[in-house]
Amino acid sequence: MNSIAKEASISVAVRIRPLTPDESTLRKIVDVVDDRMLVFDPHSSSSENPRIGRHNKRHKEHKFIFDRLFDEDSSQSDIYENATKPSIDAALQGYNSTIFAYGATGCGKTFTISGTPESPGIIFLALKDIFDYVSQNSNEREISIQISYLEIYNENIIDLLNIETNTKKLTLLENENSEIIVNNLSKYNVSNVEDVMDLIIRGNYNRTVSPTEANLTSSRSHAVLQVYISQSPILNDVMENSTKSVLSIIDLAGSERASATKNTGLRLHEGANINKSLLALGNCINALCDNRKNHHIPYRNSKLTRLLKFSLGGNCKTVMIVCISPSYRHYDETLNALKFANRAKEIKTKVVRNKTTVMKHVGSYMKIISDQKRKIYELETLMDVSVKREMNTFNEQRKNIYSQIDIMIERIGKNLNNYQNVQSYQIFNIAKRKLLLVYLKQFTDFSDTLVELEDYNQLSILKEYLLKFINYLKNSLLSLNQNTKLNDLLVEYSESFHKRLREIDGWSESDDVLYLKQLDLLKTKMEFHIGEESSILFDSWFNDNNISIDMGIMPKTFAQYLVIFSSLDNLDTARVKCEALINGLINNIIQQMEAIDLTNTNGGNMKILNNSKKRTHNTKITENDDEEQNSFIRQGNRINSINNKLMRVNLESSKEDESLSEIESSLILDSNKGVLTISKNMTTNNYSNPSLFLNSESTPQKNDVFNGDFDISPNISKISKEYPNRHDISTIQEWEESNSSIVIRKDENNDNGTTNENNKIKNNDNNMNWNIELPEKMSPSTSFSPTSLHFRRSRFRRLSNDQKLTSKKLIASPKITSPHRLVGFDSKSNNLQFQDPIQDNHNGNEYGNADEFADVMERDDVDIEL
Ligand SMILES: Nc1ncnc2c1ncn2[C@@H]1O[C@H](COP(=O)(O)OP(=O)(O)OP(=O)(O)O)[C@@H](O)[C@H]1O
Repeated sequence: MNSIAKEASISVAVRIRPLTPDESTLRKIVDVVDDRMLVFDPHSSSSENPRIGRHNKRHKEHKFIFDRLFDEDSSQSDIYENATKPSIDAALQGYNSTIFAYGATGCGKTFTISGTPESPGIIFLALKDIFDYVSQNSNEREISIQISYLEIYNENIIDLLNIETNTKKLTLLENENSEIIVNNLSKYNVSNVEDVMDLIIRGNYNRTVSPTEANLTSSRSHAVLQVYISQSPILNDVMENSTKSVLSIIDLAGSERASATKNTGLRLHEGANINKSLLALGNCINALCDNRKNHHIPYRNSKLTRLLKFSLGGNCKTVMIVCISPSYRHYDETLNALKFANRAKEIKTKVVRNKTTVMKHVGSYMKIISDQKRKIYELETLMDVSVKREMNTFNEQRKNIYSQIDIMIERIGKNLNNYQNVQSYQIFNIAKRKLLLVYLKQFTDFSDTLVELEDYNQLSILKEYLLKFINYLKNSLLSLNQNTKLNDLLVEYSESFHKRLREIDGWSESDDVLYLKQLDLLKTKMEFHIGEESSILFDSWFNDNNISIDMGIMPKTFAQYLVIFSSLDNLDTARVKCEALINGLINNIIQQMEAIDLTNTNGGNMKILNNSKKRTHNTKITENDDEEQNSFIRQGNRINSINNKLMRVNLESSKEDESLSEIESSLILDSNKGVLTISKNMTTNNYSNPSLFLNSESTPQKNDVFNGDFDISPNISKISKEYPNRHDISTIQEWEESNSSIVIRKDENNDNGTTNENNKIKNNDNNMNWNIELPEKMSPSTSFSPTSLHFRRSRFRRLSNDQKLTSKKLIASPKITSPHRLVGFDSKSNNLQFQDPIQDNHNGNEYGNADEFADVMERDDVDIEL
């Protein structure tokens, strides 16, 4: 024990309670001079308050000076703050402290110590401060607060918090640390004022209280509340002292004489015992005031003095609050109490802070170490938990990021797959490019062969014609510029998804890298797919007998025939034959390319199917064999019919797979009035007659304005069932436009080979045409979707104003499998013409000849993108 003892005095405060109503007529016997001095029975008071009754004694003025004096108007907090607070602070600093209230019955001891719910006393106010201190210091110190509550009644100790405990077991002991211990007394851990007050109420309920004449709820016992405060530093500074202290708050029983309370029997016995312990208290105080050394202090004369041994004469800061009544009725008790208090002032105590140092208490040191270890373990566990939590969060974040990247990449892939036509376009372009190169090579070689035949003047026109065609092939090649649309789409999607990904919690720069790598992978996969598909497509074309074998063989045989023809006597005949041969050949190529452009199947499976019987090529050349010559001409015609066969096959395949007919095409027309003509074959049995439908909630009427979708369907009943809002408009004679709508007219003027009344459509045999006419003042946002069996979700859009007003732009998807293929563009009527190629009756006549076709193809205003 580190004992730096300080000498201190018992602090004595006197509190005067207010007069009670029944005392109002009695003389006041105390006069408060200031906050320390009191005059008992002052002379001046005798005239104002005449003596009455038997208390007619001659008064004598006494002056007392105390550490603090509180008059009738003093509040509970005045007492607490000024008389007792220093003792509480001392207890929190490790000093034992005792506060006790002394005084005659009914003078305010219980009021001062316990108070009332409205006006709580020292116990409540002290404990509140203690717990405030605990919460303010809990980071640095481990502070535990326990309480016990006992009473000494008739020299017996009663555990007020455990009334069952046999009083005989509650014995007083003094331990080696000079502390008074009550054996078997229950102690309760408390963590807030409410806990304490609950226990106090419980204890007070058990208190021995009986009415006396002086006080209806007179306390017949001494009540002792003890607060055990132990504190140790939390932090590793083990050299810092731990402290233990006890704060005792004692409500003594009334100090009146036994006679004053008119008690008899039990009450008298109580009074005797009360007075015995109070007498003993007085004797102890007297002895303590005696300056003689080593004289005996009779603590052992009563339980109360034994309990208060160190509060009075030892290691304790002690405050005595003497409660007095100002009324003449308590003349003697008040005088005695004041004299008692005055003596107590003289008592000197030796106050020692109860600190425990490491050096002296190795056991405590070990405890500190184990406490610290426990704390470290707890902290480590806590850290572990938080690190684990962090790790989990991190892992979750990573998992989320990776899966989000995967999802986004997959979505980009899916989105790009939605642009089948763009992909197909690229696939198709590459294959077509290769094919064109092959043709070019073939024809250039062939043209070179002709050089050898230069002597034959009559062939010069043909050669010129051939060169013109080679030129056409070259131009076609040039127009097949690299398509970057897929790449543009990829960039567009990847940027917008990247932006979204960056908003994910935990996204870092390394994730950017990962994402971009994944994108590269996706791009490579796509490029590989496109390359592979275009190779397959090219192979299918190249290996197709109808195309490549003929193309590969023709130039050679053709040259040989030219030689034969040129050697004929009749040059005119030779020229006609040569012309027919070349014409047939070029027409074939053009038509094949046309067929490729408009009839390849969807996506990566773009194979030109051929159901035609395998043809055998007759390459045997016999001079003057008309049959042979005719066979070449027939061969030309036969090749002409390839398209039709291809078309038929495609039609069949589209019937097998409904999705094949779900194709997209976009028709973009400028604001100039134009007509889209969709030809309808009335004769073929391969599919039902297409009909025109409107998508409209209400049935369209004549002169209705329509801005919505419309379809041309092969199967009315099926479509009607599936799409109840589609209306067959074929019965509507004329569906007039307003300025901002579309005019759809049923063309009934179906005479073969004639034009309709608007001169806009060139009709063919067996065809019935629908005109879809754009109004003059179509707004830029006006759009509608004509859909045929094979052209679904087509769109008309107006071009921007700076584009040629007379131009029309057709963008057809390479996925088109329609037998309705673009067959021409009528520049006079501004018509785009679609024709069913199943009919064999046009044989390319739509174009007239390659020149005308080339003319059409090379027009700026007809742009066919495939
Ligand atoms: N300062 C005060 N202000 C107002 N009322 C008071 C004051 N002091 C005491 N009283 C009232 O006087 C009455 C008696 O007080 P209290 O019970 O505290 O006396 P006591 O000294 O504890 O008596 P006992 O020794 O018999 O227990 C109570 O009704 C109490 O409310």
